[in-house]
Amino acid sequence: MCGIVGIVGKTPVNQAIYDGLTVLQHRGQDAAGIITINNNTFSLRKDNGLVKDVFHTRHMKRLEGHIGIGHVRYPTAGSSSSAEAQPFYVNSPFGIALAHNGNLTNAEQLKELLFTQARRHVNTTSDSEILLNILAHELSKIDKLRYEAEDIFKAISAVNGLVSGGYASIAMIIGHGMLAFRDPHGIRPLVFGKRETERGVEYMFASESVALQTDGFEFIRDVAPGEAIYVTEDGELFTQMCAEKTKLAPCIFEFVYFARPDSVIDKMSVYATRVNMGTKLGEKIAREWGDKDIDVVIPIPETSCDIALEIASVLQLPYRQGFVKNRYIGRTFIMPGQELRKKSVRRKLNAIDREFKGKNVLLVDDSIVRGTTSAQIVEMAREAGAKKVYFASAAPEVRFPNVYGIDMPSAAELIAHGREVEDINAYIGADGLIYQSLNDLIAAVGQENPEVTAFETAVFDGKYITGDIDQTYLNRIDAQRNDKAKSSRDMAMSAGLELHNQETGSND
Ligand SMILES: O=P(O)(O)OC[C@H]1O[C@H](OP(=O)(O)OP(=O)(O)O)[C@H](O)[C@@H]1O
Ligand SMILES: NC(=O)CC[C@H](N)C(=O)O
Ligand SMILES: [Mg+2]
Repeated sequence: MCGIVGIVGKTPVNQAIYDGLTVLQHRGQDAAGIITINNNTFSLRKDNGLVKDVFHTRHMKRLEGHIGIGHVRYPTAGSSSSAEAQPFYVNSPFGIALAHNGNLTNAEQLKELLFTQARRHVNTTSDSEILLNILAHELSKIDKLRYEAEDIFKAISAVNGLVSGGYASIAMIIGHGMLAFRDPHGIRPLVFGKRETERGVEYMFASESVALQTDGFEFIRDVAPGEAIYVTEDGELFTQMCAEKTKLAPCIFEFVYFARPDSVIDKMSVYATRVNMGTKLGEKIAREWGDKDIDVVIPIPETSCDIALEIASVLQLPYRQGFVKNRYIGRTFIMPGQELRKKSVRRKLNAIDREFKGKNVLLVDDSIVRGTTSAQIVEMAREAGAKKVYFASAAPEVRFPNVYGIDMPSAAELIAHGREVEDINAYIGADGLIYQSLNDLIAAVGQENPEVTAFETAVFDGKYITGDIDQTYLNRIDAQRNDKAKSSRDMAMSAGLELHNQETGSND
């Protein structure tokens, strides 16, 4: 679930892109990158690490120009090598750079097409580099020295016809401008806004509205599914639908976990949807667990806090922050490798005994995916003296892999795969476990915008909205991307040659 930003400004954009990326850091902690255009030349800095570690003063100084894009990465394809950090760049036609959030489901076929029809080489295992080359190939069919907006939209329409999966993307073409496009289901979020300055209007695209706010841009609207928006270097804006069939079906997991609560996606406040999840789950607990003598509701920080507070209010029970979160440890779910994720839970969360001693506690989390957090948290609650430990999940059982930009490629790694609630309860060692139903989750999110009639919910019900996913495909990505396969590939990639971004200069 990467984060992307792009700005067509009237003054240098490096700092605003950096600031935008820092508020999207929760979407990707593995790598970060910024590319700008100045005097028809790209400047690129990208590497593994958090935004604050990747960009030093010497890099920021070199990221000159009034137009640029940025990316924070959470790998869902390829490897974790710094060579797969984004944005990516190709030199023809004109020079194009691209940042992508999502995951393509037909990357292998596209790579083959690039080789057989376009003679294009893709140097990494990243699906985003493939997306960039598909775009470049379609643009290269336009035999002009300067593209008009309609030429660019024609190329995007062709890209939408070829590519399948989830993609929210921002690209720049040297000598032209910036284009942003979203897949025909709008699986991944993308918004845009503007800022009036003395020198004229500046435009910004971002994964989440919170990045616009931070940079002082006024929210205009979400990019529509299948729509492309083109802003010239001079700040002229063009929009067009570039897909024949579109149907908004945003990823429901953005609301459960990924997005920041202060963002608004497709006119739905993420915060409000989480409060609604708490109401629905609180009502279910009241209905089904009337016999359970719960003393206190405790969230598992950070994402579940808004949900747990609402559950406590529905149940008329005290809400206590019984776990302290180490603010210097990031999100554990998006860390690479199960060993690191497992170790990080205890480094990240610690119990305050006083809130647990002799009490029957209801622990609330937004979701249980691999069970890494829940199993250890139940243990910690018991160590802290809890009498009984009940557990509630604001999302239903996660039983199926995700193929659109969440790194859950292997069903076997999901704790609810092939297990019923009692088995999961036994695995995490709780005295009782309750899940939100899928209908309630959909209602909780959907009630914030009745115009949205569908969500991408495959991790819960196995229904893949792009229609191209079968068991053979799932078996293949499982073999390629389960934790073991990923770590051996990462080892192999780290030994390879990286074709970007040579380090020079001092250490300031
Ligand atoms: O069952 P699991 O595989 O452990 O995954 C689910 C957990 O991971 C996430 O927390 P995370 O620590 O990533 O981030 P947060 O601080 O935003 O809650 C999520 O909020 C759950 O707590
Ligand atoms: N989480 C994402 O959006 C990942 C983008 C892309 N598939 C990558 O792995 O780099
Ligand atoms: Mg969490």
